[in-house]
Amino acid sequence: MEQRIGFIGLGNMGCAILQGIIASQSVPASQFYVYDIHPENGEKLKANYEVYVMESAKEVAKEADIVFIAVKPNNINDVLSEIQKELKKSTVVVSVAAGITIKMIEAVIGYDQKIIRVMPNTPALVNSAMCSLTPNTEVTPEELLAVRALLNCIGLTEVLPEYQVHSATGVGGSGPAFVFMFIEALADGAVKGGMTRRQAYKFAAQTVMGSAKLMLETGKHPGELKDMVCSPGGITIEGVQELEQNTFRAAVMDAVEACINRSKQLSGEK
Ligand SMILES: NC(=O)C1=CN([C@@H]2O[C@H](COP(=O)(O)OP(=O)(O)OC[C@H]3O[C@@H](n4cnc5c(N)ncnc54)[C@H](O)[C@@H]3O)[C@@H](O)[C@H]2O)C=CC1
Ligand SMILES: O=C(O)[C@@H]1CCC=N1
Repeated sequence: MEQRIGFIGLGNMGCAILQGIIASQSVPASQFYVYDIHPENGEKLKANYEVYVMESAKEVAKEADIVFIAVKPNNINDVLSEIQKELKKSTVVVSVAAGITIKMIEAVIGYDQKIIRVMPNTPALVNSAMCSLTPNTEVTPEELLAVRALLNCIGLTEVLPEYQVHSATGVGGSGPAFVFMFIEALADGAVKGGMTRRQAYKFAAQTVMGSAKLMLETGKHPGELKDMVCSPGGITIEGVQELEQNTFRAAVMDAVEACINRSKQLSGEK
C-alpha cells in the first residue's frame, strides 16, 4: 500500500523536507497531506505540486501513516494536543522541533505512540541535507528504515542516541547559518581585492561546496586536505596564520557550543 505522508507546518524546514523529497522523485506529490495554520503556505505549495492541502492538523493526522511536525518548538504542544485523538497506534510521528525531547512529545500524545525525533537542516531543499534520527522504543526497525529512506532522498542520515541530538543541532541544524556567514566573509574578502560581488559569491560558494565534497568523497582528514592547499613558503599559509591568530577555530567551536547549550536549555536540561 502507498504510504501517506503528512506535513503539519509548511515553513522553512517543513517545505525544505517536503519539496526535497518530491524533487528526488522517490514519492509522488499525491501521497502528501499537508496543513499550515496560514492557508497561503498550503496554497503556494498546491500551485506547484499535486499535494492534498487539508483544512486542519487533525485531518492530516487522520489521513497519514507518517506525520512530520515542522512547527516552531513553542507551537508543538498545541499541535500535538490537537492531533492526539486522531493518531492511530500505527502512525509514526516525526518531530523536527529543536530542543523538544521524545519524552516531552510522549507526555502529550502518549507513551505508546511511535515517535522519531529528527534534526534536519535547510540544505534539504537541494537534496543535500544532513539529518539525525532518534526513534523511541515503540518504533520498529522497519518503520525507522522507512522514515530514514524518505530522509535519504534529501541527503545523508545518521541514527543517533538522543543525548547526541544537541550536537547534531549545533553542527547540522544550525551549521548552515555559520557556513553562510563564512561564504559571505570569503566573498567580502574577494570584493575587497576587486572582484565583482556576483563573481565573489560564485567563487566562495563553489569553493565551500567543492571542499566539502572533496572531504566526503575522499574520506581524508580535513587537516590533510588543508595541508594539500598550503604550499611551503606560499600564499595560503599566510591566510591560515591570520585565521589562527584571530582564533577562528575556537570561535566556531564556541558557536557550536552555544547552540548545544541553548538546545539543552530548551530541553529543560539546563
Ligand atoms: N529552520 C531551520 O534551519 C531548522 C528548523 N528546525 C525546526 O523546524 C521547526 C520549524 O522551523 P522553521 O521551518 O524554521 O519555522 P517557520 O516559522 O519557517 O515554519 C513554521 C510553520 O509552522 C506554521 N504553524 C505554526 N503553528 C501552526 C499550527 N498550530 N498548525 C500548523 N502550522 C502551524 C507556521 O505558519 C509556519 O509556516 C522548528 O521546530 C525548528 O526548531 C530544525 C532544524 C533546522
Ligand atoms: O535556530 C533554531 O532554533 C533552529 C534549530 C536549528 C536550526 N534552526
